Amino acid sequence: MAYQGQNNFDHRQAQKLGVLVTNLGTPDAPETGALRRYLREFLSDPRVVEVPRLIWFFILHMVILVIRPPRSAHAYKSVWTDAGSPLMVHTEAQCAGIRERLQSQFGDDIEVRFAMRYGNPSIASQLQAMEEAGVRKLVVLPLYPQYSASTNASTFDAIAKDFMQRRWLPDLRFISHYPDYPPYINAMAKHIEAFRAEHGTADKLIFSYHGVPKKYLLNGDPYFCECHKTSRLLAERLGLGDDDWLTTFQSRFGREEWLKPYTDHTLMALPEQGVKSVQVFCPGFSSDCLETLEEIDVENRGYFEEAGGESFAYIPALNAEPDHLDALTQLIEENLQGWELPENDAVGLNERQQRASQKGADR
Ligand SMILES: C=CC1=C(C)c2cc3[nH]c(cc4nc(cc5[nH]c(cc1n2)c(C)c5CCC(=O)O)C(CCC(=O)O)=C4C)c(C)c3C=C
Ligand SMILES: [Fe+2]
Ligand SMILES: [Fe+2]
Repeated sequence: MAYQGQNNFDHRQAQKLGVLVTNLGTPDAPETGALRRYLREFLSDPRVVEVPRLIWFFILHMVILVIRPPRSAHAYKSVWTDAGSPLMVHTEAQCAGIRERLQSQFGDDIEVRFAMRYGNPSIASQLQAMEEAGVRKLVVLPLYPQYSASTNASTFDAIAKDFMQRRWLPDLRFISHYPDYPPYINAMAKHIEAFRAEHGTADKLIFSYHGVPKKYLLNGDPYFCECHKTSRLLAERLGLGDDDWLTTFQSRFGREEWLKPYTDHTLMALPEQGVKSVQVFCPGFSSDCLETLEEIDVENRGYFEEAGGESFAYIPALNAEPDHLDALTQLIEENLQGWELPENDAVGLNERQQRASQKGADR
């Protein structure tokens, strides 16, 4: 019996695996209007700003969205490239690198896309594209290694909100964090070692993470502890002594207390303590963005030098470095395990991977 218009999913179409890599998002242009749209969406998220909604609505619309967009647009202009916002450019390159690696194993049986939590391309638009491509099993990887409700849980919220509109949900695996994943720690260590082999070392290596309000920690958010865990593993892997490194928190917003020690205050105080040269690396930022390129490499460099610091070096984020992409691909592959290939292909994932590595060995 034929049913008219039941749904438009073609059951004969290959049922694919899907990978959605996400990041925070960035304005569409370094202009006041684009900043206002971006900040309105971002700062309206109750996972980001945990202030009672009615009070926050008035503060956001009457103060923040009046004062901040022109100021932020000015800062974004200083890092914007011909290809666009650094965060967008790096996320696109990361996605392309991960896609290439996964398709070398799974061919067209896997669909790899990226989406932004705020702004474009939106999570909803990319989930729609996944459904249309026939994705029935989906891995989501937010590019925030350390779990925070303000980022990772907020990404899950956006997926869940989209799924509420859909009838036929794919199987879902959500990689909620990877602060101690050995290939990630190794990729960072090799990257820092390569930088230090070229530029030498400094009196202190500072691991600076984006902050969150201190009350989020007190209410149970594991972010602070996960940042410290990443730093400790990285320092151990680099063979650093206790006095060689520090963990700090940057990017404060508003007047309440945020996680300490603050990166800016630390850099202002270090020269007086005899620390004249520093290198700053930001393990929580998968990509360079406004917060690393402008806030660290320009603003915080200034604080250190004004306080008497002699040498300041920012060590770039991992971005689309091969070791980083290998680590992220491995993390995704581990989360694809056990998911058999589509019904119309009797070959399982493990067998497919063995065949692919055999092909590599034959080359
Ligand atoms: C208001 C509170 C904010 C919280 C909490 C917060 C958490 C948080 N953010 C990141 C990563 C990034 N944040 C970026 C920019 C940015 N962050 C906030 C505010 C909070 N972030 C603002 C207002 C902005 C916009 C810039 C500005 O106007 O100052 C970025 C860079 C985006 C880009 O386009 O380059 C990243 C990345 C994490 C990881 C995090 C919690 C752990
Ligand atoms: Fe932020
Ligand atoms: Fe900032």
